[in-house]
Amino acid sequence: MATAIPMASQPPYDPPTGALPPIPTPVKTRKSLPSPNFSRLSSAPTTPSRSRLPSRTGLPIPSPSSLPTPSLPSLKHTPRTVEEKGSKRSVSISAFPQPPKAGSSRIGKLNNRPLLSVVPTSSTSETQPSPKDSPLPPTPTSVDSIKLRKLRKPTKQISLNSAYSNSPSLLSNGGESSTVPANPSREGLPHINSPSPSRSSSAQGSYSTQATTFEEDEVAQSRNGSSVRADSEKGSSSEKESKGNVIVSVRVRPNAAQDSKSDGEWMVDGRRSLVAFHGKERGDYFYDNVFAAHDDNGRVYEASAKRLVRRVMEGYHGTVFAYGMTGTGKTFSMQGTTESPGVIPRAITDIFSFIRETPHREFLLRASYLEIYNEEIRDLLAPAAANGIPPEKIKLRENGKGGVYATPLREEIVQSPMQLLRVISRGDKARHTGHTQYNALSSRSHAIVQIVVESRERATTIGEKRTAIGPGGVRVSTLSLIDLAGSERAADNKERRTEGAHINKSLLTLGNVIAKLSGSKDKQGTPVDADGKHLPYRDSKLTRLLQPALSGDSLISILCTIQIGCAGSAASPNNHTGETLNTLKFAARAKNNIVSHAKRAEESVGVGAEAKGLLERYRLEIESLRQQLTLQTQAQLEKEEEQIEKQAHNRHQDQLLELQLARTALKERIEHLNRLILSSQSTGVNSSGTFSSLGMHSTLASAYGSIAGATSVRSSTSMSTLQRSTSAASTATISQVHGPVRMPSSVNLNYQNIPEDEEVIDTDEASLDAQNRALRSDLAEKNRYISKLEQRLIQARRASTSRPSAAFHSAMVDEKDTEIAKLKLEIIERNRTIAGLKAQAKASMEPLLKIDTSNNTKKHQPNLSYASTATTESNSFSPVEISLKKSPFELLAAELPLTADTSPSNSIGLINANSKKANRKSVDEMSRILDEMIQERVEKGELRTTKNGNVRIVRDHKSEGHNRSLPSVGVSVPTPATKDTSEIGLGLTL
Ligand SMILES: Nc1ncnc2c1ncn2[C@@H]1O[C@H](COP(=O)(O)OP(=O)(O)OP(=O)(O)O)[C@@H](O)[C@H]1O
Repeated sequence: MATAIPMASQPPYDPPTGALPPIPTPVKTRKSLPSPNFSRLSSAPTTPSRSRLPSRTGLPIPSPSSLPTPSLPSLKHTPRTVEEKGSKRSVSISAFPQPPKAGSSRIGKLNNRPLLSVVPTSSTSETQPSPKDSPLPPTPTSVDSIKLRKLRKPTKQISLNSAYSNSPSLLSNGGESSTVPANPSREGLPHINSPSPSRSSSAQGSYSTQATTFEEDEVAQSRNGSSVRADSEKGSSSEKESKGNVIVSVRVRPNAAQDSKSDGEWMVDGRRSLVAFHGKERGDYFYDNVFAAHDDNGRVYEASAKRLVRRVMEGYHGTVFAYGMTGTGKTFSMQGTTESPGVIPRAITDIFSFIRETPHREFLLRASYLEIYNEEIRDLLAPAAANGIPPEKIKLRENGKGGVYATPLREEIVQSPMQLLRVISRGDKARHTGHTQYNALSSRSHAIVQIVVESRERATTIGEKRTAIGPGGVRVSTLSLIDLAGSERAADNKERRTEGAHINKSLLTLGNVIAKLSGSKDKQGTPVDADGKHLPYRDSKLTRLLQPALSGDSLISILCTIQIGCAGSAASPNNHTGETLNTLKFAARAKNNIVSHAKRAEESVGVGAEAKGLLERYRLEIESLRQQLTLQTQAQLEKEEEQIEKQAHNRHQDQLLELQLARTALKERIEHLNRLILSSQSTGVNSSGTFSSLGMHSTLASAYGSIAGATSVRSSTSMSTLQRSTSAASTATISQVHGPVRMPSSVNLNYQNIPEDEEVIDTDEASLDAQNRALRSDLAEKNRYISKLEQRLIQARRASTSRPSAAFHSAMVDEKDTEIAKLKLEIIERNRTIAGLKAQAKASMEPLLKIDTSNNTKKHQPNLSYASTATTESNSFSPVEISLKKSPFELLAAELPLTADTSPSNSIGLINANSKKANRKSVDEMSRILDEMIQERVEKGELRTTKNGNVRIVRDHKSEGHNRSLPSVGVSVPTPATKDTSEIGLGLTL
């Protein structure tokens, strides 16, 4: 993503060949200073005499002979090794400073105090401690006093400062706060009329001064008096303001060693923001801020950059750059150290503090970091740069509005101070540095950190819903924090020489541009110099990038670093006084010439691709994503509803299926019952006199009834009727039978007493067999039906387990259970019936089987009482007691009291899985007992088996007469193979 840096187009770069820009010429003696005159003040630079101009390179590269000799006194402040310096440069994130608090800034450490005469920097209510608190001596030394006394003469200083005093500016309080009055009783300076604190700097704790010397202004006044006066007379508030928008500060690096001779030539007065040189080219230099050696980074930031950073957050463009000779502390001031963070980390802190303190706006920050190394732009955040891979070449392009931007340039969106510091720290590592004669870790490139601040009025929150768009548009401002490479002399090393040449050339161009700045513009609006010529912005990439700031679109703070009186350093006075003076002159030109008309950036409301800020584009993206989300949510809801409907449909289907099953089951039951009824109805006497189906209990009862001449039993038409009839047959009817029975001679019983509408019971010997068969068949059918029902029920339960039809399901289950219970009850009843019938059959057959022709029949007339095997085994029906109180024939005739006990315990509680088995077993048991009995009789010769399997009674001649009327009983014993088919043939023949 490219960062747009608005710049006006400029003519192509040409190496400067013409005359060097004018610089202020210090007046050698103060005696020549005219009396103060406000109207004659001028901010324009004076035309220097050529003899005083620096070399053509602007920042003079001295001849090798002027280079410091190897025998330079060793620094007390020993230059650090590369590693040491590296650690200095990397600002520890953990040591990141908290937002500066009011009054936190203090004058620097005592041990860093310069050894030359220094007047402590004047204090402000915020930053300057009271003399009492100050670690510095409140008064200058006697030497200082002497020197200062010399300076008291030119009261013009006040005039100069007054020219811009009280000028509202963006970097002052701009009328927002009251000016801090000069302290008239400042110690050590009783006779000096203190410069009025400029509004531009008063709030920052320093006295703003006109960045030129009195001498220069004298000359300027003499040269351009009318124009200066005009400005003053106009009282041009815009001019004053524009001046106030540019802050120029000078910072003096602490000395490594004292050089009394050279130190004596310099005087630094922080309170008056004055640097005075009393050497050959003597002059007094006033700036907005002068930081003495003891001023720490906190103080520097507070005074020179803090307000600008705040303005950037409010929507102004801002540029802070450090300029100075190599090794004088540019990087130290911009980056600082862990213990003393510089401008960049402090600005970052303030940026995020501002965001925190501005809840009504929302912000988006993006950062880029580039360097200009040997006139090539390198992206320090590009991954390739960090890996040592040659990065993609970055070019400067102009946008339609005269802006210039570097492309392609990586920008990173940052959300926290830590993140931003990490980004910058990453760029620092990729930056070109190198060991030079004067700096162990010298910056070999100009480094520009650019922080783009987008802000917009925060959307209001209505209830819980946040409106999508805030009332205003997006405001975009840029903060450029620039650490320039230091001007230096030609180095021994070729690489360093090349680098130095590029550095010097670009710095010269910068100086040229600043020197030529006139504030004038041609017809096209392009800035031109006083002669109407285009400014040489294109002569270097640095000036091109700085063009918007230098053209006045931006607030500017220039921090010029110098080192004076330090033996053994790059700024050793013997060798670098000229360099230091040049830096001071550069600073003075910058203050005088740069005109800033910085305005708060417009809030732009772009749409779509036209959206200016990333914030707006993000907002649009958020909008579109929100819409997508809404659509997706809707789609999801619809899908869920569909699924719910589908589930409901499925449930409905299942319920229908269950209902269908239930209906089927009910139908089957009805059919079954109908079948039973039909079976019962269809049961009748066949031509051979055998039963074909159910109803034997009733028929049997009828038969008994017929035999006994008692009431007959009406055939049942339903199961209940059947049951009732069974009961009647077993208890009432049969028990009412009295008297000996004369057995008919034929197979068929006597039907004469049976009413026409009643079934006729065939009492031949096959009747019991038929009844048994029919019952077993019926039982088997019923069991099948039950298992079928159970199976379906299980299936239905499984199918409906996952569906929320619990109520229906449980109702179904209950219904089914009730049905099963009913059926089982029926089975029980049926079993009882069977048992009763079997017992009856047994009882009726027993006398026949026990006929002892040789003995008295009384011998075989025990009271027979037994419980059905089935009863004991399955407990599914009651024991049936059969008492044989009379002879079998009599019993058969009617005297057999047959009772079928139906215990109430034989109810649902008796339902169990063994019922079917038990039923079958009981029949089998009965058959087995019968078989055994028959077999016993056969063995005894009392019975004989016929060819067709029937058993006949062997008539004994002795008892023939006695038992003449006894019928022969033929029992067809079921073979194992035919057992399951219930083919128990029971024939009774007389
Ligand atoms: N105000 C200061 N207080 C203490 N030490 C300082 C100060 N200014 C600079 N130094 C030290 O001086 C040395 C050189 O400083 P620095 O690297 O910042 O200079 P520079 O102007 O950036 O040089 P170059 O242009 O070569 O990069 C460093 O070791 C730094 O710690």
